Amino acid sequence: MSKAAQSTASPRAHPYPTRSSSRLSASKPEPTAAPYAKERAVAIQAVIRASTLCQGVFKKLVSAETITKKDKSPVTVADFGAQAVVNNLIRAEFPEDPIVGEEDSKDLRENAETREKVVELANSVLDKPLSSDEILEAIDYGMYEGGPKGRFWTLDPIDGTKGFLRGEQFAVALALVEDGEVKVGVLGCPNLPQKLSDPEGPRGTIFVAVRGQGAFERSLDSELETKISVSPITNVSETSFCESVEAGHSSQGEAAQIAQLLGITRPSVRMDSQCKYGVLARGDADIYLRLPVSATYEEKIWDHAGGSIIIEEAGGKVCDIHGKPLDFSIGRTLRDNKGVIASNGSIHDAVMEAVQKVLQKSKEEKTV
Ligand SMILES: Nc1ncnc2c1ncn2[C@@H]1O[C@H](COP(=O)(O)OS(=O)(=O)O)[C@@H](OP(=O)(O)O)[C@H]1O
Ligand SMILES: [Mg+2]
Ligand SMILES: [Mg+2]
Ligand SMILES: [Mg+2]
Repeated sequence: MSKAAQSTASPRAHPYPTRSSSRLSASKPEPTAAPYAKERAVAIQAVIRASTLCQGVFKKLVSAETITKKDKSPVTVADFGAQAVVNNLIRAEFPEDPIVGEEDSKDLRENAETREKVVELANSVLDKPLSSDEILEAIDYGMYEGGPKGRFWTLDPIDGTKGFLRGEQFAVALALVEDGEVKVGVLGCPNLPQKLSDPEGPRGTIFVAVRGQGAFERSLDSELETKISVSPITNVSETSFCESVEAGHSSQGEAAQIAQLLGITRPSVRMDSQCKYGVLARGDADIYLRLPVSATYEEKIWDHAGGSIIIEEAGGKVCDIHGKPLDFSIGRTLRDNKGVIASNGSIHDAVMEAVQKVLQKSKEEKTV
């Protein structure tokens, strides 16, 4: 962890009017409110509700409450419940906005026991209880296809489900995309230590950013926000990586070669989910590499929308392995991008140069 980086986050009250209740009461923004003030406030409250649901389930899941999806990845009652809750709250406040959500209700419709558990969980954090059919419908409200025009939300109800199942890091990730550009991002990280240097200390944090308005961090139960910034490090050999836990999601061998080329000796911070973006945005690490493992995998927009705006608003840079900006305007996936490279910005060019060298070498070795 970069010590210099830790000192950059100075507690600062956020310029938005704050609300004393955790109830969703953001339908009337102040006349002088900043752009996207209502979206920001509603998104935070929706993420808090979903994070509360997840916290209640955390470490208590039994295998009957986990389903293996067609692509072999896991989904739990908490993923479904959190998607129902966020979709319901966003739709109530922004009825015109469609949602691109990770989950759908198909598996639940075939499994009454799991479905009823999801209904119970979702209703435990909603003010007005929903019927079983209404919960299924709320989940499927996330089936929008995305695209270049107008606005939509994108939701990963639990990003890092594998981390969630291990009792480690996961994030509730919500973002607003308008005309292809991410405008608002909120990451709820219920299990993330508020200080990475103090893993036994308080946990649970929310990262939030609005385009052009900076990035902030707050706890789940206090409205006090702290402005965050990426690390100020310019000497790349002093930096550290934040990496995926799952070897199948990013090439760890190539990441090690890039680290060597850059002279990096600090150990990587390994964690699941978009918490990695938050950790980078507050200066606890300096580089996030997501190097493609498979030639065919398309990254999903909900896996990166929230995290990427938080990095950019904290002063960092995000692009793919070819240096292209992430393109959120072409549907549910980032099919025109390959992998993701994020950094504190000042070392971005050096990182990209090393990435190109290592990936080129790998390509040559594969063709021999
Ligand atoms: N092959 C492959 N390559 C890249 N990414 C993939 C792949 N398979 C799955 N996924 C997506 O990875 C999401 C979790 O990413 P993480 O950064 O948390 O990965 S890791 O768990 O830390 O290894 C995970 O998000 P969730 O399903 O929300 O957990 C998936 O969308
Ligand atoms: Mg998943
Ligand atoms: Mg995900
Ligand atoms: Mg998910």
